Amino acid sequence: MNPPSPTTIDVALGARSYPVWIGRGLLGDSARWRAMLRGRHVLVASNTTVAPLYLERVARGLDGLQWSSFLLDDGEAHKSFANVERALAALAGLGATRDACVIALGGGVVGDLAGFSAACWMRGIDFIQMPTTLLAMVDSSVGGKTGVNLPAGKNLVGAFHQPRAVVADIDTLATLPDREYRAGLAEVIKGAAIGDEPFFAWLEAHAGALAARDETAVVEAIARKLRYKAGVVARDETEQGERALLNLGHTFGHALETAGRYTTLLHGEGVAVGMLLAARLSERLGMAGAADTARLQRLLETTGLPAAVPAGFDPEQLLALMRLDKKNTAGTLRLILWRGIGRAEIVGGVAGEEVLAVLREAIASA
Ligand SMILES: NC(=O)c1ccc[n+]([C@@H]2O[C@H](COP(=O)([O-])OP(=O)(O)OC[C@H]3O[C@@H](n4cnc5c(N)ncnc54)[C@H](O)[C@@H]3O)[C@@H](O)[C@H]2O)c1
Ligand SMILES: O=C(O)C(=O)C[C@@H](O)[C@H](O)[C@H](O)COP(=O)(O)O
Ligand SMILES: [Zn+2]
Repeated sequence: MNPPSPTTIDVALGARSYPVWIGRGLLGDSARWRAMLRGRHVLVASNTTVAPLYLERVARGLDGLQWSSFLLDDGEAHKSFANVERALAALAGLGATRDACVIALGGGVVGDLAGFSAACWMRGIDFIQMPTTLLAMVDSSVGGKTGVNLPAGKNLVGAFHQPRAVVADIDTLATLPDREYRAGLAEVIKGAAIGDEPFFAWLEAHAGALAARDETAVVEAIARKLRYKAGVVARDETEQGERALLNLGHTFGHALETAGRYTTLLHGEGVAVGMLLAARLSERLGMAGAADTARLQRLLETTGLPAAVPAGFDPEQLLALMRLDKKNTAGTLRLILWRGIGRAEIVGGVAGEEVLAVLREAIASA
């Protein structure tokens, strides 16, 4: 029997356009994704948690090819330069030629590192994203931002390198822990908060169904978020303008992740708290009203996401980390703020004192 047709979204980038397939049984539907392979060499990058669960399903589709696997230890701390070098050594060990393909099977950590390794090997080979977390399905697998962290900060090294296809098999979500699932919802809420108020209202109405992982609601949430993101990426692939909006909550969030040494907050949790801090800063600067902040806070809390800065953070250290964010220009802070739900804006020249005031208030009430 043929597997059911997946929901398909196209990322329109001319000759580099690619499909995102969302549905059940897609890892096993190798006829679909194998058509994307150009050569005979495949490196499947994954991690020590995901590989025992799902590598076999992918491996069945690689019959007759020369392939090997490369496994990261689990966790954000392993999204490192040292591991890119190990991935490149694995490609060398495979004898990978320019028509080789890297398959990223896992969450955003695997996807970002595997994509960056593909961008580096022989100055760029194909890669296919097979996201297995909700966060990777709704965000990191699409758009071509690849890279790794440095001790100095998140994602400071990387490349824009688009995948050939994205295979989002929602069956894999069955084993995803609840905390990770909720972290993925933060990036869904982010998309709505930036530029789609009707979607935000839909999320408010379907928060219960999403918490219960109702399949119809989950697929609709993934597809709506991705249609929005794919549109932004198609208009501004390399973040010369509009794409920076997708960073709502990230200047604060990345600083919180880094300061917490990647053990306090998951990426999606940092984004949740960061969006709320951005909303409060918007209020402080007279851009938005308190009612929108309250609505965002309610949705985050209903979804089970953190809406407060955990204890123990230092505002000055967070501001110092925020000063190394890639959106900044010539010594000035550039943040994504909003005028209300669905109306995010890029704001340059934000005074450090204003940011500190918001951070101090949030940390004092922690
Ligand atoms: N490139 C982008 O545009 C982009 C966008 C958003 C986030 N990111 C990056 O993505 C990363 C976060 O991604 P993430 O939230 O997927 O984290 P992750 O990759 O660390 O995965 C989360 C956890 O879930 C486990 N896991 C993955 N799939 C599973 C499954 N099906 N069943 C059971 N366990 C599973 C992983 O082993 C890990 O422990 C961050 O590094 C962030 O910076 C990148
Ligand atoms: O796709 C984008 O553009 C994003 O900003 C998506 C973010 O959710 C994601 O976390 C991304 O990795 C952040 O990138 P960075 O440019 O802030 O490093
Ligand atoms: Zn993000």
